[in-house]
Formats: sequence, structure tokens, C-alpha cells
Amino acid sequence: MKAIHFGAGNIGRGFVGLLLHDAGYEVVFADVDASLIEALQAATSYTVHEAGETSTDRVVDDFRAINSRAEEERLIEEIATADIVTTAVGPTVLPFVAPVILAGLRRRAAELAPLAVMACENAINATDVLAGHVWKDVSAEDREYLSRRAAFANTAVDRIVPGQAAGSGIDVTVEAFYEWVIERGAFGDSAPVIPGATFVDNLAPYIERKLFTVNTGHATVAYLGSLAGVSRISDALSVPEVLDGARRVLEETSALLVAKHGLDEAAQRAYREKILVRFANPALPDTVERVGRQPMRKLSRHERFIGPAAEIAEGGARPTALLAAVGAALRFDVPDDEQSVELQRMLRSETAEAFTGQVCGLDPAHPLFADVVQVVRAAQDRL
Ligand SMILES: NC(=O)c1ccc[n+]([C@@H]2O[C@H](COP(=O)([O-])OP(=O)(O)OC[C@H]3O[C@@H](n4cnc5c(N)ncnc54)[C@H](O)[C@@H]3O)[C@@H](O)[C@H]2O)c1
Ligand SMILES: O=P(O)(O)OC[C@@H](O)[C@@H](O)[C@H](O)[C@H](O)CO
Repeated sequence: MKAIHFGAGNIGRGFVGLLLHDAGYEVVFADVDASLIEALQAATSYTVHEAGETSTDRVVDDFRAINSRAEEERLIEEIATADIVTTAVGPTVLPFVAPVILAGLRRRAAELAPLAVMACENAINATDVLAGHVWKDVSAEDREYLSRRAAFANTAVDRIVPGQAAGSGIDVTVEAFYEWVIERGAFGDSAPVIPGATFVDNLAPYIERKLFTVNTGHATVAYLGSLAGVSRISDALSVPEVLDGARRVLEETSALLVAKHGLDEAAQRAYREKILVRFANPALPDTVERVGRQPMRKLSRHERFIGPAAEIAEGGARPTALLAAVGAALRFDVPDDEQSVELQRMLRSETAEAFTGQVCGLDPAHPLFADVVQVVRAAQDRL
């Protein structure tokens, strides 16, 4: 059994690659980072350190690595004969991996079982987005037979994998917790066997609970922590205003999730309390820069702030804590982060209304629009 995994970064090596390895797949990592690929090619194994109150080391072997830019032909051949393709490259990179997946499907023998394709990104229905890019320029006639060669399944992935310390090579430090939820329907009767994953009929409650609890809370801690002058996420949790801001944001999104998906209120409370403990794990060298990275993506319409805030506003309430978190996100000013630089440029050059439309994707008629405009204006007044 063979799995091709795009993106040999933190979650790729520390989570998806590990679970596929444990499920018995030979994992072929594909990445554009030449030095990372060379390091993987030179190794026969790497170690995943699960760090927490107790620490466990897990060894991953039986993998290969391909430079997806320099060795595209080889990669297409590998995809054509693989059982699974996964990605963890970031949602904005999906358009760039789609063409090579399509080329692999074109070359795939018709008698092979459909290729299971799963985008393991922090976004709602990322696999559907990837599939959209794969089929973008394919004629209806080609799509008719090619689509029988692949099964695209949305997933939700959860494990905090921080940036790795310099000198750690290809080993990865991760938290012990993990959750990989995969929608079953796409596979018919032949879902891949991945013992570490949970297969469900309806992914929506899982991905929304994950993105609007773990990631909304995490980003809130990052942006409030950054404002408080803290660098490590675990340290940010000991700043009372940061912890309080995160708790209040999570109360807002939890109320929405409980009402929308019928989640058990006590279970959701326990879920968010556990998340705060996960964020505060002192064994994870996680930073506000990594967790707050790409703030324009995080402020977009269906993402972790505006997504739930818009639904709360549509229900007639005012998402006060989420709006405060958005205000903190607007002050995220990190010169190495292209989106942070662009965000600050747009705050200076656009009207609050244009910014709210372009960055947050809100229409003036939306009930959240005026509140976000007000927050944007306040951020502009500070510049
Ligand atoms: N790190 C986490 O805690 C975590 C947890 C859950 C989900 N995720 C999601 O996983 C994705 C990756 O996050 P990460 O933290 O591992 O980031 P990362 O930067 O560590 O890894 C991304 C990798 O993708 C590679 N890449 C970029 N463009 C590529 C391309 N065109 N083809 C092949 N590889 C390419 C990069 O070189 C890098 O090695 C994101 O969507 C993130 O939201 C991350
Ligand atoms: O990967 P992002 O940029 O969408 O979000 C940053 C972190 O919140 C994220 O990587 C978490 O560590 C992860 O989602 C935990 O499962």
C-alpha cells in the first residue's frame, strides 16, 4: 500500500505521515523544499516526539521523498499507482498541487481502485476546494471517466505541531493529542483502512467544531498574546487578558456550535477547556507568529473569526468577543509574514468599508458588516 503526501512540513511528518505509516502505508513525501527532501532522502527513519506530561517517541520508516518541482514526472508515476494522496501544504497552495494529481489520474490504470484524495488543511471542505482545482479545466467528457479513478473525501485534522527548533533535522516535536476525522461517503464500500482516523457520515459538525473552537481559540491567543508582547503561545495563556479573551471567544463559538449541530453543551465545555490546556503545554515551543500566520486567510469570510461571527450576527446577536479578537488580528504586524504586511498596507490605503468587503468578504447588507467596519476603523485610527 502506498500513500503520496504533499507537504513534508510540521503536520505532514508529525501527524499525517505518522498515521499513514502506522496504518501500513509506504509514505512518499512530495515537497518543493529541496533541502528538506534531500534530508528525507538521506534518512531511513525519523522520530516523532510526543511531548507533554509524559513523552513518547514514535519512529517513522518505510518512506521515500520526491522533489515535486524537480521530479514532477516521477511524482506523476507514483500518484498513478498510489492508493492514497493526502496534502498538508496550506489552503492557498492547493491550486498548485492539483495539476500533478490530475496528471496522475490521467495515467492511472482504469482497473485500479479509485485513488483516495484527502486534503488535510485547516479549512472547511478543503478537499472539495482541491477537487475544484483538479477538475477546473477538464472537459465534461474527460471528467466523466477520470472522476471514477478518484474518491475525494473532506477531513478534519487536529494535532498541534509547532515550528521545529533549529538543528532538529527531520525529527518533529508534537503534542500527544490527535484527531483525524474523514467523511466516509466518498468511498462507498471501500474506505481506506487508517486505524488512527475516525470515519463519519457527516463531517460538518466535526470540522466546524475543530476550526471554530481549536483554531478560533488558538488564533485569539496568538493575536492577543502578540499585543501583550508575548512570543510563546504557552506563555500567552498566563496573561489574564489573553486567557479571558480566549475564554469569551470560545463561549461565543460554543453557543453557536451547540445550537447549530446539537452538540452536548457539557461535552463542548469540556472540549474547549481541554483545548486551553493543550495550548498551554509548556513542552511545545509554539509561537504567536506561527499560530497567527497569514492573518488575511484567517480573517476571510468562512474562516475562524468571520465565519462564526457572521452566523451569530445572522441570529440577531452581537459577537462581542469575536469582534475584539478581529481587532487584535488587525494589529498583527510581522514583517516576515507577507499577509501581515499586506494587511497593514491595506489598512493604510483602503476605506474601512472596502477593507471589510475585500478582506472579510462581507457585503454591506450583512448584519455583521457595520460592526466589522467599526473595528477596522478603530484599527486605522491607531496607525
Ligand atoms: N502545524 C499544525 O499544528 C497543523 C495542525 C492541523 C492542520 N494544519 C494544517 O496543515 C497545513 C500545513 O501546515 P504546517 O504547519 O505543516 O505547515 P509547514 O509550513 O510546516 O508545512 C507545509 C509544507 O508544504 C510545503 N509546500 C509548499 N508548497 C508546496 C507545493 N506546491 N508542493 C508541495 N509541498 C509544498 C512546504 O515546503 C512545507 O514543507 C496547513 O493547512 C495547516 O493549517 C497544521
Ligand atoms: O495552520 P493555521 O495557520 O490554519 O492555524 C495555526 C494553528 O492554529 C494550527 O496550525 C493548529 O496548531 C492546528 O490546527 C491544531 O490542530
